Amino acid sequence: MTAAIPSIALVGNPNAGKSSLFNALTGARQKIANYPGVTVERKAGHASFADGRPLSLIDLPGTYSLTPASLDEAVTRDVVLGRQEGETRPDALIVVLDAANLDNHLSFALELLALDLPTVVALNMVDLATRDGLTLDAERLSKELGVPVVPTVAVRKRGLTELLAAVDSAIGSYAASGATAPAETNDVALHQRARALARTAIVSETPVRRWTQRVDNVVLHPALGMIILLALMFVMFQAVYAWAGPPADALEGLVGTMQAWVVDNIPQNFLRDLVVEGLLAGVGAVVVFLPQILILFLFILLLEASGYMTRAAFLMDGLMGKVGLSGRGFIPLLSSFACAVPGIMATRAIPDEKDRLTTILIAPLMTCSARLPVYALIIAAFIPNRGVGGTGIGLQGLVLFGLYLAGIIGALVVAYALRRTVAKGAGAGFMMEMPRYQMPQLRDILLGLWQRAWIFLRRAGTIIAMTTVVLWLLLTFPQAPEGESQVEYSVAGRIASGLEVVVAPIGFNHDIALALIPAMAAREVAVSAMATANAIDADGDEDAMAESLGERLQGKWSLATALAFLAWFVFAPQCISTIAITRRETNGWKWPMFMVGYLFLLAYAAAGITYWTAVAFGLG
Ligand SMILES: Nc1nc2c(ncn2[C@@H]2O[C@H](COP(=O)(O)OP(=O)(O)OP(=O)(O)O)[C@@H](O)[C@H]2O)c(=O)[nH]1
Ligand SMILES: [Mg+2]
Repeated sequence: MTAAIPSIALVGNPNAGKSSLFNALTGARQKIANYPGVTVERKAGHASFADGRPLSLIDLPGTYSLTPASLDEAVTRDVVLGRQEGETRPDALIVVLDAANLDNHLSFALELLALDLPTVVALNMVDLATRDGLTLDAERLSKELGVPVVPTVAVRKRGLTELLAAVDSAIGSYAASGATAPAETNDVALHQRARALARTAIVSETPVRRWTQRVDNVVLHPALGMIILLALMFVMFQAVYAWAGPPADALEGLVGTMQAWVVDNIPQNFLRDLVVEGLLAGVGAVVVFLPQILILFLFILLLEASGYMTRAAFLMDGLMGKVGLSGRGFIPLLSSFACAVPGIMATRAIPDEKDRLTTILIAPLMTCSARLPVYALIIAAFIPNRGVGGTGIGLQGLVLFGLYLAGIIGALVVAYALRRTVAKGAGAGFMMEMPRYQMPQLRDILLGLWQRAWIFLRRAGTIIAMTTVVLWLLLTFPQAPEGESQVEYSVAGRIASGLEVVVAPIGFNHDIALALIPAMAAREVAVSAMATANAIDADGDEDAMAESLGERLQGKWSLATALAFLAWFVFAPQCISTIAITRRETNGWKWPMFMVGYLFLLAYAAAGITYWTAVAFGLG
């Protein structure tokens, strides 16, 4: 068989650098086709030994073991065993290992070595290992494995000549032992051997790397890592409630003092009402949520700066792949927790069009920080501030966590549906380089918090204030005759009464109907709108003025209505900026309209189901 051109297969774990080696060795001399009957790509190419004799190379898909869990893996196994239709068994294997990830990659290498084919190990990515403070002894590893081990840096074409020379001599000196099938292997034993081997191969390792590796083993574990991620999110939402109390009360007090000062010092006129009922009541009701927003971002900034966020992305990659999204969507979706607008802009990093479209369409389901004031208001008013079953876990934080989670789960379900219908296509994984763990710098965190605070306050001072003023005007005119409710009699009130007919079936009242349309300008406006309407309602009534917005809503709404309103806002049709950016990024009105439509239907259904269920449980 060696009379013909020897055929050599590149095998190894995903992301070991097989394709990079393949490209470096073959250059442009490659041919891409499919394996017969399956959609798995077959990449083959030509290269030559130092003396000019040709060889043919096959680049196989990344695999964790010879026990196939996917089509890719089945093809890899069949090729190396010589069972793949239309493919002769390779004359030799190049097993590609990521030097920085030896214990994981050696397990598969051990399985491949049991195959009894001439084999050479490419110890790839030694540059990254060196950077991370890891020194390896290729000689010692070679002795332990019984095959040549050649250090390589595929992307810099380093070690290629040595690799081919080793392959050449491995084929030449090879004497078959007669074994044809892989030795029966026990997973645990295999992994233990791989770890022992990795330890022998490591000459020195900086303590930082050893420590990082240990933390990563836990944090990136598919089950344990997911539990840690959920636990961190959980603690974050608990903190939003546990810590925000005093500063939020102080802000609320400040707004109240300002209102009282204006009322006491300026005679009643149109402008004074505008300031007290519109600006101070409306915008003030939103500004009091600043502490909660800052606590949320404090966590996000800490997780980012410490190097954890990339790990979270890595963990989510698998889950996202299952619903047909690529891991590249993680960062855009994560930024959508701040605001969907930058999130949607960040989707430009996703190369596949359909994949990108899906990510854009689900970005509004990530709970943006503008929704936090709405959630926080309703939760504070309707969810009792107590622990759950004596565990010390706050019920309010738990509900907030649940709302964020509902958005995420909704997004995954919608993505799954879209990828099978209007945005058909397969998911693709991606490679991430893990940053080092770091102690977050106080300065960076403070700067980040300051930026978030500034963005929030600027919104409050511009779009939220403007919308609130317009709404105040629409709520003030025409003047209601004595004995009639000003809010209901006004222009805005009449529009709300019309809308109420549509939303009454899902438990929404006049307050909510009034808030829904202006909230399209910015979601926080739902809060300022209700605050303004209540301030106008309370006009002159000292007791009513003294009550907080939450207390007023408590007296007027049923729990079922409050819950339905929360459910609505998980899916709520987006703000105008989101629609505009979607139009720009998708070049037309088709997708933004689709997005508004599907989110509206989801929100309506979610609110309705929540309401009817709550009523059935006697909470109406
Ligand atoms: N620094 C460094 N990066 C490398 C090296 N080899 C590969 N890479 C990078 O590692 C990533 C994965 O390389 P690929 O060649 O696609 O890995 P693969 O083994 O073909 O991966 P799958 O086909 O998914 O199994 C790419 O981003 C490469 O640029 C190396 O020696 N050094
Ligand atoms: Mg590849």
